Amino acid sequence: MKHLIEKANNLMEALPYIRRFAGKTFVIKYGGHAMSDERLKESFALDVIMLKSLGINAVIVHGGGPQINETLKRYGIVSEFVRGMRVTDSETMSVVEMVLVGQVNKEVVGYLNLHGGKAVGLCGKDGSLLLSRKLLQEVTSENGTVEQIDIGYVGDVVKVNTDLIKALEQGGYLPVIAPVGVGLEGESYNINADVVAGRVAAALNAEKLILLTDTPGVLDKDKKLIQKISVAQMHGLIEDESITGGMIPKVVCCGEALNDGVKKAHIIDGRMEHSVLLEIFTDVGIGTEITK
Ligand SMILES: Nc1ncnc2c1ncn2[C@@H]1O[C@H](COP(=O)(O)OP(=O)(O)O)[C@@H](O)[C@H]1O
Ligand SMILES: CC(=O)N[C@@H](CCC(=O)OP(=O)(O)O)C(=O)O
Repeated sequence: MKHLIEKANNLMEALPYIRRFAGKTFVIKYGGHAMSDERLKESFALDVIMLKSLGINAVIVHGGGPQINETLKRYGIVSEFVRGMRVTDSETMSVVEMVLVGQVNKEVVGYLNLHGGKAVGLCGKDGSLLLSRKLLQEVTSENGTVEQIDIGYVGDVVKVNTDLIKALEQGGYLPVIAPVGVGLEGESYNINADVVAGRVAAALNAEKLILLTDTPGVLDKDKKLIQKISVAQMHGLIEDESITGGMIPKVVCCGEALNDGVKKAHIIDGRMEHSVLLEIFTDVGIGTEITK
């Protein structure tokens, strides 16, 4: 009997959040590392279906870095990163597009639909969803000056076609976006999935931006989880190199999304089953919350 009451209490904990979030938009970035096994893929799909059932407009942006690495390796193509962004020549771009659009996107859509979703896979080229331009990556040289370097077909999002996303939502569909953008000449761009998620969240005025990754959240110098961090503190941690590599685009795009009107941004552990539900519907939440 006691455990049944406990179960009911657990369900009741979600009630204020269900009330608050019905009708709101959540952009969820599903990182390549969080797709590592079947159990996690199922649990993620079920969490998203649950959100949709509760009237939350979920928009998924997926990554696929590890999956791209695997295919590049098979083709014998060497790849390097500059501050979390993959240097992308035209050969690499073809592989990126093939893996993200042809493989990962369809797999994510497949899982969601298997569990009763109405997921529709898109990349930035579909309906000109992500109009993009070449990104020049900023690096600080040894003498402290900031330089912009060309890292190939890596893009930034200039404009998000929110009409397309809204039209899908109105039909009850669930947009699943691969981070490949389109330029003015129809050229493809490889865009970091965190950047796409941040830009999409800002364009939709989302209630929440949630990034799923392969760590408990943002860690400090002693590798301890930081539960809450402001944008200003976060820049300090990049400067003192507590935050490096792939975590840089993640925290930077959270900060930009918050400045552009997104209410809350979270970086959570995608390796934990039901991490999305735990973040949204429990009082404690998980991971790191980034505040303005
Ligand atoms: N301060 C930090 N806290 C947590 N992770 C960090 C930090 N600095 C660097 N990282 C690295 O960032 C990685 C997450 O970025 P990335 O590999 O691009 O993930 P994803 O594929 O989920 O986008 C972590 O696995 C970790 O190695
Ligand atoms: C420019 C750039 O770095 N693009 C990424 C796109 C995929 C991605 O972001 O995947 P994760 O979220 O799984 O890391 C890449 O080529 O790996």
